[in-house]
Amino acid sequence: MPKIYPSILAANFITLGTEIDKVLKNADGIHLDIMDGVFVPNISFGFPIIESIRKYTDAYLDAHLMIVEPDRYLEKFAMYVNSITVHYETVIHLHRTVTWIKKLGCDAGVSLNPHTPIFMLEEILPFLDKVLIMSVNPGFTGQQFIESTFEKVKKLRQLANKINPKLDIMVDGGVNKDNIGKLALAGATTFIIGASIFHKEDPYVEIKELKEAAKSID
Ligand SMILES: O=C(CO)[C@H](O)[C@H](O)COP(=O)(O)O
Repeated sequence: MPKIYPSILAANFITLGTEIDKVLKNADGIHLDIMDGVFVPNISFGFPIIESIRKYTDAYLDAHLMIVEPDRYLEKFAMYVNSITVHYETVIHLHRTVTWIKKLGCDAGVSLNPHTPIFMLEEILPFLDKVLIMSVNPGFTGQQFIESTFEKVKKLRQLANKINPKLDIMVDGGVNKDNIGKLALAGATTFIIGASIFHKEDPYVEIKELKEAAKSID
């Protein structure tokens, strides 16, 4: 069953509670894009918003840290979220970081920028709950999906089948009804979607249709 985590980066922050209500009827969790203006050329939001969301809902909160030195903030994130994903490109001692995230009681993920090859994950893969494949250069909502992602997801699924078959393969950036089926067929299991949910008239219906599209290519 494909999972969808709407990315609130594309939501209206003035009415964030209502936006979350609209998507949670059909979504499997909420994706939080944390950007520091250093690792990515954009700044998003931080702990005051995350804490408010945690108080508002007990939904699965999936944090994607697009920040340098993520280790400095792991304990604080773990107070509010269910899952922490760090970028491969930002962490020197990845095994230590991943082990720490698990010890803090969260699911642990690693994200790859579009230019980072799958084989870099070979040694860390058995320790991960999820891998987040960026299908755009991280930093902004509403960008064009990078087509080579299909092949990358396939490669990861082949590797995961051998060493971590339960791995959740997530794809993030430019995912829509035209590409979600092919991504699912390639082996993706969770889809992070911002613009194609929050920029539409009825996010509830959109998620339902996206899930149907993900299941339509078998
Ligand atoms: O990580 C992200 C950006 O770095 C966002 O989750 C992503 O951009 C959402 O993409 P879209 O709005 O195109 O669905």
